Amino acid sequence: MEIQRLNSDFGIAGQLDIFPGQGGFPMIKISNGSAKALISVYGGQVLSFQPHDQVEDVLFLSQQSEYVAGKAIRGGIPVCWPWFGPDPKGLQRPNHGFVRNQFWQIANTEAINGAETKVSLMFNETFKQENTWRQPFMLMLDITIGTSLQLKLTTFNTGDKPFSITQAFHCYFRVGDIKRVKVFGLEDCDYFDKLDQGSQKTQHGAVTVSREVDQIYIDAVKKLQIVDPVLKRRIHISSPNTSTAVVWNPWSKTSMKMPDLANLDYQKFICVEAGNIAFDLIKIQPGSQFSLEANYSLLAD
Ligand SMILES: O=P(O)(O)OC[C@H]1O[C@H](O)[C@H](O)[C@@H](O)[C@@H]1O
Repeated sequence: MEIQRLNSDFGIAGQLDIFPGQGGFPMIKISNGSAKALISVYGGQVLSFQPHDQVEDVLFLSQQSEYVAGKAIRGGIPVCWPWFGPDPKGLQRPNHGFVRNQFWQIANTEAINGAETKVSLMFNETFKQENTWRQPFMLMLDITIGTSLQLKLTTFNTGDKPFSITQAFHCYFRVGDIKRVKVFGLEDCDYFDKLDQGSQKTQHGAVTVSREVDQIYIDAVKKLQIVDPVLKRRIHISSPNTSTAVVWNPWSKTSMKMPDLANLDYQKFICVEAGNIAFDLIKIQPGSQFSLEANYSLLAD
């Protein structure tokens, strides 16, 4: 059985176990001296991350998520690649690219010490479909679970022509009450308001959410902070190779149209997505690589 083989190749006694999760998808369960976590091999998606000193998960995962091949799992940290948002060529390809809707492969697992576990997932160029993506590539996603969560997504151009990508870690952060959350680090940044025909505006003060928001911040600083007075914690996000970040919450009306989200779920999460988005296009030359990195850590208030 596939799961047994994966466990004998990649399981780590007392720290990492692979099991059939919802929809039969292989899931990686980690528990080490610092935290516990759940990673779906489908989508290369971290679904849960909870340091031992936290009462609540850092991430939000919808109870109504579908676990069906071809659909994205709603919550955790979907990987948007090789484009963020709608198909840039208008060819009806999936929103946010195609790797969040496909199975990845486990490339390696490693107990760094009793307090950190590293999982490397791979998505390679054997995935080629007419009208989807014709450029040879390889993706490696390194996930390190410790007192903080570290992600590193490396794109290798294995072909003989350059290609360009946009990408993001589409994090759904669990919050106590969306109305009381503040996001710091985007003050005075310009943003494109996707709900106002993409018009360019300037952020005054911290970002707060009291209606649907879908904003692409440009020239964003590489350190953001989500302050949550209800869960009494701050989530620090640092991402060195990005200059864009998206803040999204669907609020009530849009949530109601989303079958994989309960009507009131919008109150429990905020998406703050570090990445290379919109005009922050990354061109990768043949034989070259580019890494998107992010680190998520917590401070109690
Ligand atoms: O429903 P999805 O394809 O997962 O997209 C969910 C959301 O992702 C991002 O935050 C985009 O900026 C939004 O425009 C989009 O609605």
